[in-house]
Amino acid sequence: MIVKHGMNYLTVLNSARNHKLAPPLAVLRRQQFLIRVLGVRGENRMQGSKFEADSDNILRAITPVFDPNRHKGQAGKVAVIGGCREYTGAPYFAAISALKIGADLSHVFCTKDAAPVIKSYSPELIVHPVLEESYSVGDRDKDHISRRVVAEVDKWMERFDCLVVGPGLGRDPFLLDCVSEIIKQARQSNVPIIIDGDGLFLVTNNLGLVSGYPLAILTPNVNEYKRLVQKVLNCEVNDQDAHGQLLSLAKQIGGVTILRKGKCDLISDGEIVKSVSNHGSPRRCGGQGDILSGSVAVFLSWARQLILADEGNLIISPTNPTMLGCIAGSALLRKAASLAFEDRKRSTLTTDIIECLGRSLEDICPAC
Ligand SMILES: NC(=O)C1=CN([C@@H]2O[C@H](COP(=O)(O)OP(=O)(O)OC[C@H]3O[C@@H](n4cnc5c(N)ncnc54)[C@H](O)[C@@H]3O)[C@@H](O)[C@H]2O)[C@@H](O)CC1
Ligand SMILES: Nc1ncnc2c1ncn2[C@@H]1O[C@H](COP(=O)(O)OP(=O)(O)OP(=O)(O)O)[C@@H](O)[C@H]1O
Ligand SMILES: [Mg+2]
Repeated sequence: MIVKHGMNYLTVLNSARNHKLAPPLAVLRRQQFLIRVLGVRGENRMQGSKFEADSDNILRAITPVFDPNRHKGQAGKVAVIGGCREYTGAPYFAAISALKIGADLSHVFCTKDAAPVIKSYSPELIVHPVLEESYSVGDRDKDHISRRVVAEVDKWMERFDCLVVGPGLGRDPFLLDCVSEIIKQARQSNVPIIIDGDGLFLVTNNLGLVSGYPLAILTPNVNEYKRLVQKVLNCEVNDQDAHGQLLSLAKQIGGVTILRKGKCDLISDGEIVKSVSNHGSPRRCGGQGDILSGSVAVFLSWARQLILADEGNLIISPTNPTMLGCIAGSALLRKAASLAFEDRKRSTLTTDIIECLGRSLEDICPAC
């Protein structure tokens, strides 16, 4: 059987069924591949829909132009809270992505074990070995160590344009208690917070940490979204009404912004829903969500700066900086993943995608 471009899923299937002679294994596998490809293309209805965000124009509008009068720090200072014994890659991916996109300074607050490892990946990152896990803290010391950890992060807090909480954080109960206090301090200082990875595990079990904070963004993957829906809406994920369910979830958590990651990224602040479905990569290697959280941090900072400076004269839509940050971060990550895949195919890794971030932004929004 010859599969021609334009044949739909059913035609291909029926034609395969009607074939009298069993095709050899290689032909079968090729047919299955084409069915999958045609199927995916057919399903990609979101692109071009009224929900699709105008991501290229948003990227152009919020990315700052270079200005010789600007000083270090004005293009963004972000901090990642994450990195423990198990995970050192995730906080590195988030923090380095922020720099590669154009932030001036990127900090990582992690455990003592993770710090030398993260530092050795890159001299560009400012790494603070301040977090503690239960195994290194005696019961009697917990109170004062917790106060010390929170104070160490808090003394930097005012300097940050955005915090990313959770990539590679782990689930140690003592460490998560300290991070809860850090989230409360960030809220008091009005610092935007992106909650990802194990930060979502923490927040899903303590919704009060983010509830009602409009500068909070949650970036759940498929598992994290399922747990959030079960906890908040007390039901299962409903893909028939994905937009409606996301909208109610964001509304129910008091107007936080949620970026639901998947084949197409869906974003809602409880008022509107937008989708980003530009072509990404079929590779699902770990770490792409970490790039996303670091990217969203930078674009959110830029959008917020622009909105504060423009005093409401912004002509892009939506106008909520958290929505703009999510749309820009998602569109850029997907474009970078697509470029990396063109080049590396099956061997595409997260580090390859990070290397494509700069080129992807340059294609849409040239530096000069
Ligand atoms: N190179 C790295 O260092 C990477 C680290 N990552 C980090 O890995 C951590 C986990 O992220 P995933 O995306 O894998 O998270 P998921 O929640 O998607 O899955 C984690 C695993 O934990 C299991 N799990 C689910 N609920 C659980 C619960 N209540 N208690 C214990 N285990 C549970 C799941 O079955 C799954 O096997 C995050 O901190 C994330 O940032 C990832 O970002 C991938 C890359
Ligand atoms: N099926 C898919 N097709 C295309 N892109 C996808 C698909 N699933 C996820 N993505 C993209 O990959 C990005 C990361 O999503 P993913 O679900 O892998 O996050 P994650 O599990 O948190 O990643 P990490 O391994 O970093 O923790 C999302 O922004 C999304 O655009
Ligand atoms: Mg993740």
